[in-house]
Amino acid sequence: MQGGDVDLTDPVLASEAELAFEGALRPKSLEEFVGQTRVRGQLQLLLTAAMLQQRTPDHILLAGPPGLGKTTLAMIVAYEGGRPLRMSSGPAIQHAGDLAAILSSLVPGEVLFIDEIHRMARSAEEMLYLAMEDFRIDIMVGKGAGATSVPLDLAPFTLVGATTRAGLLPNPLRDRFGFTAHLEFYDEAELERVLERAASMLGLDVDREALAEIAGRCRGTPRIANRLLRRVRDYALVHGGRADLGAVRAALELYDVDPLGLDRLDRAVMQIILTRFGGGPVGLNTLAVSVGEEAETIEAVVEPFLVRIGLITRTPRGRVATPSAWRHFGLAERAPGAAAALPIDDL
Ligand SMILES: Nc1ncnc2c1ncn2[C@@H]1O[C@H](COP(=O)(O)OP(=O)(O)OP(=O)(O)O)[C@@H](O)[C@H]1O
Repeated sequence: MQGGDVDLTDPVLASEAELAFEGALRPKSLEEFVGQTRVRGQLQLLLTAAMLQQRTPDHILLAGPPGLGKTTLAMIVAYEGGRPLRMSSGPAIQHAGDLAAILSSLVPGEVLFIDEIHRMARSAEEMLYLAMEDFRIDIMVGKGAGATSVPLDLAPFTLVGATTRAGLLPNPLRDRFGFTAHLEFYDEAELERVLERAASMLGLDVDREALAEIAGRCRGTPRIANRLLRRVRDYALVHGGRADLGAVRAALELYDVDPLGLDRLDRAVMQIILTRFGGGPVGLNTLAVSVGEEAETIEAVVEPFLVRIGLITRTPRGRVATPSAWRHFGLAERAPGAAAALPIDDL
């Protein structure tokens, strides 16, 4: 890849500097939060109703691909209600005791954000059921025959869970959220507004066509839009020019961002489907093994975007490339049935 190993379109990976930059650009209120109109309206209602009734808002589950604003919305839930916020993540909660320590130290009305909640330990998940429903947990004291369970009352809190894989959450956990928001990829007009806001916060003078070009090449994802904007700013700075369309095109070419904004993994998946499997169908596990990635990443990060931009479709027999995919990669489409008969190992 050109531009070293930097993959600007990877919606998950972020360096320390990028995390700090993201933090600075995060909208602090629902009003500042661009797009996701439906979810914003639903959240606004839920928060206002809770405020009028002077109670903690219901638990909220935010589902969707990385970089679409789940962490930002969790912070907004806390800011809008003037509530303290505690942040944790599924992988950090590997024992029920980890969760008990967090829950027992929450102050009344606190918002507890658990990112990647689908990766929490099963024993902790079970503790969470009771905590969410009754603001209570049972703590086991002692071992063996003498073990007893001691109930512990918790301060009322609002859990905000985020997941890229809502389908992996057990039903009893999913059912305990009062509201589930499914975040969608952003359209280009919304991304232009995200970029406009970021450019003005950075004090950067960018042409409208330049913003439109970035908006069309950022995988429908605000995190990537802001990251590309930063590289364009660098390009303009180093070359002593304006952040115009020319600078955007040159910077994105340097960092190997293609006209659709596909990243390294998107392209690897497409190449496998098109060239090794003659356009598909290809099962999920075969794809994952072929590109050396976890099936979960392919399903939660890569596939939703490729489906959304019409490069693949999901069929009962596996993933199939569309005519646009053949065109985008400059390949001649194979006639139906021309592909070798391939084992469909999974779907
Ligand atoms: N609707 C939005 N309006 C403006 N900026 C946004 C919006 N959504 C996200 N962003 C920007 O994108 C960055 C990434 O958002 P955020 O961290 O909330 O995504 P996420 O869905 O939590 O990602 P992950 O699943 O990887 O944790 C934020 O720093 C923020 O600046």
